[in-house]
Parts: sequence; C-alpha cells; structure tokens
Amino acid sequence: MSSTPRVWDAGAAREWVAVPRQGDDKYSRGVLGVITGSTPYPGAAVLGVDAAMRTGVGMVRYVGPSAVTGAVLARRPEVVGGVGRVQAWLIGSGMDAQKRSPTLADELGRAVREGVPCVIDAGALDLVGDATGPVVMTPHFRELQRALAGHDSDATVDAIASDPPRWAQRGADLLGVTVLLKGATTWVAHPGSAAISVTDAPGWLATAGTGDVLGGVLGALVATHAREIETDAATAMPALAATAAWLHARAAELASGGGPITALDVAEDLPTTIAALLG
Ligand SMILES: NC(=O)C1=CN([C@@H]2O[C@H](COP(=O)(O)OP(=O)(O)OC[C@H]3O[C@@H](n4cnc5c(N)ncnc54)[C@H](O)[C@@H]3O)[C@@H](O)[C@H]2O)[C@@H](O)CC1
Ligand SMILES: Nc1ncnc2c1ncn2[C@@H]1O[C@H](COP(=O)(O)OP(=O)(O)O)[C@@H](O)[C@H]1O
Repeated sequence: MSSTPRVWDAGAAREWVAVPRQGDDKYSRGVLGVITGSTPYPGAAVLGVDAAMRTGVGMVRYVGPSAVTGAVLARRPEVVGGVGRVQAWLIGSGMDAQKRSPTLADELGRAVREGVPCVIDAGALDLVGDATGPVVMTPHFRELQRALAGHDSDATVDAIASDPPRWAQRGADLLGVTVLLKGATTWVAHPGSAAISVTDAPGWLATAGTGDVLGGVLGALVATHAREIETDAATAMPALAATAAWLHARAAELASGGGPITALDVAEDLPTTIAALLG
C-alpha cells in the first residue's frame, strides 16, 4: 500500500502511553522479558533495561549471562533475573547472531515461539521469521539489508539509504512484520498500512547505544499494551513503534538542549518527557 506517510506527533503519541489505572499492580501493568547484551556488549543490556523501566512498565525480567546480569542489576536493582511469565519480549540488542551459544539459541527460540509480542533488534533479527506472535523489528540500514538479503537482491545498503520509506515498507511486506527503520528520520511500516515518519530527532542522537535505548522504550510500550495488541495488532504495533521513536527523539532533544548527549542521558530524560506529554 502506498498512501501518504503520516508524521507522528504529540497528539498521536499521547494515545499510546499507558497510564497506571487505580488498582493496577506490577503484573497488570505489564511485564517485559529482556534477552539482550553479551560478554562483548554488556552495556546494550544495561541501556535497554534502564530505558524500559524509565518508560514505565510493571516489571522487567532479564535473562542473560551472569556477568551481564550483574551489570544490569548494578544499574537497576528493580530488575528480576530469570525466565517467567511476560507480556512481551525485547531481544537481540548487543548480540552477534554469528556467535550465538546453544543456550542462548534455546532461550531466544523459546521467547519468539511463545506467541507474545516481540521487539526484535540487532543480533536476533535472523529470528523474525520464527516468531509466532506479533513482531516489530528495529533495524538500521545495514541490519535491514542483512535481513532482506535472502528475499530481495536489490536490497543494498545504498538503495535503502537512498529511499528509507520504500525499503521499510518493502521489509514489512516481505517479512510480514512491523518494521521500525532507524536513521535521521525513523520510518515505521506495517504490511498493508501507510508508513509513519518520526522526524526532528537531534543529530546528537547518532551516538553508540541510543538504538539500545530505543529498544527498551519500545519494549516497555509493547508490554504495557498487551490488550490493545491482542485486539488489533495491525493498528497497535506500528502506533507503539512510532510512539517509541517519538519519545526517544523528544527525550534526546530535552537531554541535549543543543549540545552532545550520551545514550544514558536519553534514558534518564524519558520520565520528564513522558510527564510533559501527558500534561
Ligand atoms: N554499549 C554497547 O553495548 C553497544 C552495543 N552495540 C551493539 O553492537 C552490535 C553491533 O552494532 P553495529 O550497529 O555496530 O553493527 P553493524 O554490523 O551494522 O555495523 C558494523 C559495521 O560498521 C563498520 N565500522 C566499524 N567501525 C567503523 C568505523 N570506525 N568507521 C566506519 N565504519 C565502521 C564495520 O565495518 C561494519 O560494516 C549490536 O548488537 C548493537 O546492539 C551498539 O548498540 C553500540 C553500543
Ligand atoms: N543523523 C541522525 N539524526 C537523528 N537521529 C539519528 C541519526 N542517526 C541515527 N539516529 C538515531 O540514533 C539511533 C541509533 O541506533 P543504532 O543505529 O541502533 O545505534 P546503536 O546500535 O549504537 O545503539 C536510532 O534511534 C536512530 O534513529
């Protein structure tokens, strides 16, 4: 489908932030399961988990190597370690698919086949086709090229960079999932729907680890909208992806104030950004 892209704005984003209701508890708000990070990239797990908690979620369950779990807990002692019931999974940030251990392959395989919504990033993008529930994948240009390599030989990095909305849509149509394509403008596409753009992120956001933060924001939004996704995933998944990119861009703007930022700065400014959005 090629209708005019929609530019996501505050009014649209406000509809997709779950505010705790009277009587909610940590489970009814939504639990996010996270399998991210690795010995070479422990920071990706810390960044994603910190961002998820600061976006607002009932609980995060983290599954990973003990050293990475230690780093996550040192930053966020609220996190619960180990597998348990979750409303959504965030997987893949800070991982290398080529170096996946059998244990990790088993954990990731179980997660994507559980039927709950999955946010799939970086080193788990090869598992998109195995998922049995709704998926939003979060590639940058090189990652989208790799994900489409077996599907469309025209999908080069240069081609994707020269027309990101077309390739986000092509990725969504070929893989049958929601695609959030990262870049200076973020493009969200879903099979059969008009694309959504998220614009005006500061260029300072182009720094290591901000994509890992975005994964955490999106994971939290997906985990706190299980009911909406079950009712109408085709509406909810792209809307939640666009809202995550919008919050991420606005938190980056707030953190930056015109100057440089780190990925953790963006995560730290998420609560103020969300409070301002909710007014
Ligand atoms: N703190 C952390 O733990 C971080 C972990 N990260 C993780 O790192 C993994 C790899 O992500 P990438 O996006 O880098 O993966 P990509 O494989 O897409 O990018 C690597 C590419 O960048 C090229 N490259 C490397 N250094 C370069 C340089 N100095 N100048 C120009 N090109 C250069 C390489 O040749 C390669 O083609 C992912 O799992 C990601 O989640 C990143 O998010 C960065 C932060
Ligand atoms: N020039 C830019 N202007 C604004 N935002 C950008 C720019 N380049 C990248 N971004 C954003 O920064 C983030 C980088 O994510 P990613 O490439 O996954 O990095 P990392 O793997 O280091 O976390 C994405 O949210 C992307 O949309």
